Amino acid sequence: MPGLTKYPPFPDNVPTHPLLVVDYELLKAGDEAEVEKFWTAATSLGFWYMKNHGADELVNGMFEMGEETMNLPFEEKMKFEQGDDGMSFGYKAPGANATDETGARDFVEFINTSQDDALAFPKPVHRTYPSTVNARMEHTIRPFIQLSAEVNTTLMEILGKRLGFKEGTIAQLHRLDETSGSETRCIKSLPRPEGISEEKAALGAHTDFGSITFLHNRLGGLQVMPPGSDRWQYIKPMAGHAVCNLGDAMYIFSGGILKSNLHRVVPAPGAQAVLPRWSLAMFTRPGDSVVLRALTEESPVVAEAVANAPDKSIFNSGQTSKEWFARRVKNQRTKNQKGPTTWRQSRGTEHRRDAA
Ligand SMILES: O=C(O)CCC(=O)C(=O)O
Ligand SMILES: [Fe+2]
Repeated sequence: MPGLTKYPPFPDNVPTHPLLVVDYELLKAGDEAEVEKFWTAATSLGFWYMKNHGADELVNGMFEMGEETMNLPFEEKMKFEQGDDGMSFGYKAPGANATDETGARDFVEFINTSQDDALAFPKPVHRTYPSTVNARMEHTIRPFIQLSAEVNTTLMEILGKRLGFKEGTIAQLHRLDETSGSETRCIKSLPRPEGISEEKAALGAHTDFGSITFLHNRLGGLQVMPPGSDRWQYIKPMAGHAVCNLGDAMYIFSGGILKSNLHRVVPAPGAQAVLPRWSLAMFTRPGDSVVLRALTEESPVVAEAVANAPDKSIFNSGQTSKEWFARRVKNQRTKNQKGPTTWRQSRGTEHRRDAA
């Protein structure tokens, strides 16, 4: 499937949310109108399409790695399962995560590779991986992570500049030489199992845990709930366009000026529903030691936003990036569910009034 070039069309009779399209080449060249459009996207929904990012070939290789990995025998994959202690690197079996407070299980599987492990390969920093990952680590995964990290940091620095931060402020929080939760994830979601409703989430409603996500998908299924709406709307996949979105760390650093919106994944709609759905994300997250708090001393604009915020508690989380991330991952695991309290402990900023 990842190798296919033709897919059944995305249906035109489902609710779809349009996104602004930003051109990465124009952004890098400092084109003012493009930067303005990007700022609008980042401060409204926090999602945008991005073209001219240069990652397409590596993305295809990553999907091949994902397919090779998912085709391994289940017992082999389980040797590399991420476990229940709050680490998200490695394989995640279908059903290993809860999707809501009732403990309903997800039905996607993923293979996550840590940025640190890919950069230091063959020396493990966090863990080891299946043979299919190791085989492509140097030719596919490491270059994909390096390119994605550069794209993500470039995008965040542009936003940091608009917020009034000194150059390098955001990049410093995401250094490649500090260990972090940054990782790439290839997700496989089988066609909707018999008896499961179309509305049932394959991946539950969430805001992203880290700073920024560079996402590539072929089939529909990703949905957002735009601010002020109570309806889920699809994001239509567009060939050659990544879907990018901001996570909670950028929301917190910016005092809520930059948005991390609620989203989820449901089975692909319409004629696409019969195919397995693949997606690939690169999650850039702050360095492990970075405290998640609004950068009020670095920017008067951020200071003012926090001063005017009705609920300031989220802007001083009291947690490092490592603690925040481990808490969310651990409390989402099916094995750790002890009712709604565990689920609540897995949450980031989903409860925010403007998140949904
Ligand atoms: O598969 C997708 O389209 C999105 C996945 C996602 O939201 C995530 O892994 O955080
Ligand atoms: Fe997400």
